[in-house]
Amino acid sequence: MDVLDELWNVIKDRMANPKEGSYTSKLISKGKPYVARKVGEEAVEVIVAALYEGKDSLIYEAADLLYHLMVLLAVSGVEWKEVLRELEIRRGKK
Ligand SMILES: N=c1c2ncn([C@@H]3O[C@H](COP(=O)(O)OP(=O)(O)OP(=O)(O)O)[C@@H](O)[C@H]3O)c2ncn1[C@@H]1O[C@H](COP(=O)(O)O)[C@@H](O)[C@H]1O
Repeated sequence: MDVLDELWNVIKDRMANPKEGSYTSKLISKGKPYVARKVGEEAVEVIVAALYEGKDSLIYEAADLLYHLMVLLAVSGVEWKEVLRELEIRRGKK
């Protein structure tokens, strides 16, 4: 299992079993609009890092964006494997 699959499982577990002190549980409890806004903020931070900061900053911000995007997918009822399937379909088109 790769790190994204493991992260997905943790996010789904935090949804099913909210945990005290968990950032993911706190994020989920704030609702989809809040999570969506966080994705937007993290995307902007990725853009700023790519254009004005170094590679290390871009890696850090990209990880933040991926994490928040996965939480948004989870609270929207989308399964990670459905996103992977869409990518597989696109690969098959080329
Ligand atoms: N990958 C992540 C991850 N990436 C980023 N973050 C958190 O995302 C937040 C982003 O920082 P910001 O400054 O934007 O947000 P903030 O000011 O802390 O919080 P807000 O009030 O703005 O929401 C930080 O608090 C990070 O700790 C993450 N928190 C958790 N994970 C993964 O989720 C797992 C479970 O974590 P918990 O849910 O905390 O147990 C961890 O083991 C990690 O694998």
